[in-house]
Amino acid sequence: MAKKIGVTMEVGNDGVAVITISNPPVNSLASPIISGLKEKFRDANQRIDVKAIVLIGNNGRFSGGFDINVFQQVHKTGDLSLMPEVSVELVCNLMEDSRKPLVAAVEGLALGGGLELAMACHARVAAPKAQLGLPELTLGVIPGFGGTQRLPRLVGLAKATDMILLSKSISSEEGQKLGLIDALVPPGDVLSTSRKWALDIAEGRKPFLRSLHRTDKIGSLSEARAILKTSRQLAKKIAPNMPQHHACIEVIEEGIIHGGYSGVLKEAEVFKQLVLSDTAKGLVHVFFAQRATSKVPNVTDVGLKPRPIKKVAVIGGGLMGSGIATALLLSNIRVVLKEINSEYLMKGIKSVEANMKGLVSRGKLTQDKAGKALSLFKGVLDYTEFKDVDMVIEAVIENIQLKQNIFKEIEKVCSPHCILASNTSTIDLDVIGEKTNSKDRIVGAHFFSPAHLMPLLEIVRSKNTSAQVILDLMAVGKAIKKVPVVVGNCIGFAVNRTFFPYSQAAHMLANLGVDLFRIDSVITSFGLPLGPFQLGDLAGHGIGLAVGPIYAKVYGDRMFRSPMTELLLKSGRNGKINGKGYYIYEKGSKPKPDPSVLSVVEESRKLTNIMPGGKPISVSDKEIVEMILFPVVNEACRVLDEGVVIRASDLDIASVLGMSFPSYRGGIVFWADTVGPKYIYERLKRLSETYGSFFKPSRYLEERAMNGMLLSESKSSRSRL
Ligand SMILES: CCCCC[C@H](O)CC(=O)SCCNC(=O)CCNC(=O)[C@H](O)C(C)(C)COP(=O)(O)OP(=O)(O)OC[C@H]1O[C@@H](n2cnc3c(N)ncnc32)[C@H](O)[C@@H]1OP(=O)(O)O
Repeated sequence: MAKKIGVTMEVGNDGVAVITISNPPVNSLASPIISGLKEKFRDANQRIDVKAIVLIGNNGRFSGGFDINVFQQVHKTGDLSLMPEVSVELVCNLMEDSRKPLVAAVEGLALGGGLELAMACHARVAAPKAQLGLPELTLGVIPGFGGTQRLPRLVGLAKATDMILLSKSISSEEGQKLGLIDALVPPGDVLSTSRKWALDIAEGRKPFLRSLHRTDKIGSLSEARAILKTSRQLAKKIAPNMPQHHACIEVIEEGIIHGGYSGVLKEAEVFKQLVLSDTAKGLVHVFFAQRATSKVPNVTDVGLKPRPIKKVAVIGGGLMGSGIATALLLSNIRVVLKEINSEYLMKGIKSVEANMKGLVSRGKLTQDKAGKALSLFKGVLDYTEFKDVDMVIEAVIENIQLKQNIFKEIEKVCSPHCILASNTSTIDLDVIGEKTNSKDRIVGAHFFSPAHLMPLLEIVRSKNTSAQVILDLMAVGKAIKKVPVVVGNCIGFAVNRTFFPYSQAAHMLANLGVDLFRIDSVITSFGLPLGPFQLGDLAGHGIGLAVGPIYAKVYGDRMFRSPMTELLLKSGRNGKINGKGYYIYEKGSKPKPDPSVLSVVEESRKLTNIMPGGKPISVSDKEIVEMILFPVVNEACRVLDEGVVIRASDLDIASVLGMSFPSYRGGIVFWADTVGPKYIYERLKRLSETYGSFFKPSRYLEERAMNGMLLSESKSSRSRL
């Protein structure tokens, strides 16, 4: 059925014109909506039977803001004229400066341009729990319908900068306390109260307030300057590589110094510059890429419905198992945690409790909710409780035989509808399920550590996994607030496989004589939160050593074998776990580079003996980035070539959410396309001539470079999905 898009106006006998935005599902402000709003406001302002106006969104949602698809069109074409003129013509002239009072009836959500329209009204009436915010900075732009000027005038400068810079939304309850919302009423009363409020303003019983003209919440110039100074420091800390935060503060400041209208004009000018920035292109891509992950051909489009998952058994109470259990409990799913003995079980239970405590102490969870979640939790030592679970998630160590035995056992004790999932990060699912007759319900549920905090859930589908099982796990993933990305079965799956060259390349560079702390610093300046050596320390070097041979078996032709990890472990350094790796870890202080690790590095260099002429190579920071990340792009190309992901953008999301690849660079494939496949191919070819097959360009990259195609262009040769 075609969606009904448009703006309607109905004038009641009371003389109130109700203007309704309809653009399902979130009433985004697409071009026909903007022109419809202009037309209806013009009409309402001219009609003599209209005394006052109410603006409302259809279907219980005010508006999710300006249509983000338009930004994508602008990015594709570079044509700024695709963006309509709104901030002065509609928002100031037709709405705020209208002689007829205008009330926003806010239900569900008012975000971005949606909240900006509401703030241009002369009062706001809201239903409880409506979501209010200006999240534009997450898209690489700033609010563009006057939000940078009106929010500070309604809630005060400190709160407004906090909300805008951190893209933090608030509830209508908080909005009422702050003065953003004038009345909070039950959902059924929002429209009637708004009508009455509008008439009260028209008839002088309530004040006729124009947000942009207000100054009562701004404070003195020196107070404002002090707040903006703090905001600049915050921006430097949270967004060192992005332009929109600092630009936004400049725009706010313009309005403080020269008045709101001047701020509105500057906002429009800066908006146009930012919308074409690489940051906006990357972030808008990530927005749509994330939503695309929920569309899985032959799974989400074949009329299946997810089955309810109420009780889950987790096998293994280590770091991963306890994190997974925590994530499930937090979403009110009953969890049975199974361990092999009471000592391990107690450890697992304590880890779950500690996870909850950590969330409470950081203010992310109330004590009450933590208690409720823990009441759904039970530790067990046998399979008795497994008979009525809807899903099992195995999270034991990466040992093929152990996993095979577990799956053989759970197949017997669980009901036939029960989903049998493994949290393996490397092992082939077909091998895990080899000894069972339940291959259609075996699936990978690969969480990232810490599982209760990291947002990605990699759902691994073998050639036998049923569509229903995939759909069920996707629904569980969403219920526990993860972003599920469905991928095909191979060693390392999509994320770990794509990123296995990340630490290998770093090891090669270090063995070629480049300072490892410099490598970490260059990579963090590029935007990853941890450099490869910091990441190794965090994961623990024992893991690297354990999974190395599994990767070597299948990807051995393109591996760099460095003795450094083994030497590191021999010298008693297992990373953060034991307080010592490349860095020193002391409670309460930031990790410090450990100069004494350099003797280990020297020993490794002697053994590999790859420094040309025995001398360290000289490389620029740009070359470091290329030598570390181009091999990652190269492996991403193989992942795309083999159809391990449904679409290139899935790998972008997986890299952003699983590896914290900077979202403002759009994810690994998007970034590579920005750099250019031909350039990457040529650089890798040159590097492989000098340093060997580790850098050898893949067939996919070569083809794309030769044919002038982007890596993300869909023309996958094979598919595992
Ligand atoms: C001259 C131009 C100036 C513009 C100035 C203005 O200040 C700029 C803006 O307003 S930018 C937009 C600001 N708004 C946002 O950033 C909100 C983005 N959306 C969300 O956060 C969420 O989608 C949500 C909270 C509104 C709803 O979340 P929910 O989980 O319920 O649903 P989904 O996220 O899956 O979204 C459902 C579908 O709706 C599409 N969508 C959502 N918001 C927009 C939007 N603003 N524009 C276009 N499309 C939007 C989303 O893509 C989903 O589409 P599918 O096709 O995947 O179903």
